[in-house]
Amino acid sequence: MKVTVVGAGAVGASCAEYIAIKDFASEVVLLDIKEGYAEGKAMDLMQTASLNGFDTKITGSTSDYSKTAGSDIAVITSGIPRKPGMTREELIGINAGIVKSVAASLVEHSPNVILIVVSNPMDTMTYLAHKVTGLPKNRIIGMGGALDSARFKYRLAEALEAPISDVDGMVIGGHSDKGMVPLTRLATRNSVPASEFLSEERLQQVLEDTKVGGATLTKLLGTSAWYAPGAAVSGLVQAIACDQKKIFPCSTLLDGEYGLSDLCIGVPVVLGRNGIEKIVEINLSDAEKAHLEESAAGVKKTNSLI
Ligand SMILES: NC(=O)C1=CN([C@@H]2O[C@H](COP(=O)(O)OP(=O)(O)OC[C@H]3O[C@@H](n4cnc5c(N)ncnc54)[C@H](O)[C@@H]3O)[C@@H](O)[C@H]2O)C=CC1
Ligand SMILES: O=C([O-])CC(=O)C(=O)O
Repeated sequence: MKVTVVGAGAVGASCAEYIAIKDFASEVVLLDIKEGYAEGKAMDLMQTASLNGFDTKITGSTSDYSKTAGSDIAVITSGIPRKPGMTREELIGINAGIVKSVAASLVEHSPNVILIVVSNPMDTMTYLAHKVTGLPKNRIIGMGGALDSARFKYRLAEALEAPISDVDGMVIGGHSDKGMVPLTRLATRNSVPASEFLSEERLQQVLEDTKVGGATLTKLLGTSAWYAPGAAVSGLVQAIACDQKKIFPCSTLLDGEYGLSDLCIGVPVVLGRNGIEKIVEINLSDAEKAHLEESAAGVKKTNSLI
């Protein structure tokens, strides 16, 4: 299993590290445009192999896509991150050009690749990857919902004063401060609805904190987060590589599902060796449907800028 990660910055390196630590891929190629940067990150990570006990071979490349040839999965993290006070959508001007050229180069060297798009604004970049590559829809996956759901579980555990392993929850919709739709109605603590333990007001606070999860970290760090984003990507890569058939909310091209079409937005999907093997349509309440539709309108507005 060969995995390429484009962008050896904060998220790309974190993602490569988690993939290696989980030890399911034979090879990870890191690629960046900054001279020597990916090679340096790869060497540093390889020097953790004996310490962390993995055999995955990590190599680096400065803009040489021939090194990525034959990749089964490629992750696109290249592009600029936001600074405090910015929205993800404001990154489109620079990141659209980067994602366009990177996606084309990846597919040129690995025609059978499954792409995972991370660069922001992620839903629009995922849509752009479709426009540029024309790959079948099961082979282009946007990562946002897996991260947002992890943050939702973190906030739920905090509110419930419960261990995180005891809570479950999912966030669908666009990966944006306003567009996320945390499904509080379906959140549980060990199969018991979270609403049995928390007031409507407290659940609403969990929802609001989840939606601004990325912005909160950006304010604290001066740039956006990387540990949880890297871990979330590695979870998707592992589900595909190991044919796990796990459900994650991912940004995918919709064609009538949830009453939406011609956009990529986060909905639950089954991930396996063929990428997105199924889009899972769950019954949403009227309020959840309205939030998803509002979120889709926001994503479409951003899509109109590419
Ligand atoms: N979808 C999600 O859930 C998340 C998305 N992000 C997004 O991921 C992106 C990367 O974030 P960070 O890693 O923190 O940024 P970073 O600045 O640390 O790393 C980005 C890397 O991309 C490289 N790069 C730029 N243009 C390139 C090109 N044409 N080819 C190859 N490499 C190129 C840069 O040299 C840099 O090393 C940002 O757009 C950020 O908003 C970040 C976290 C979560
Ligand atoms: O907040 C950002 O800009 C980066 C990101 O998408 C996240 O961490 O959720």
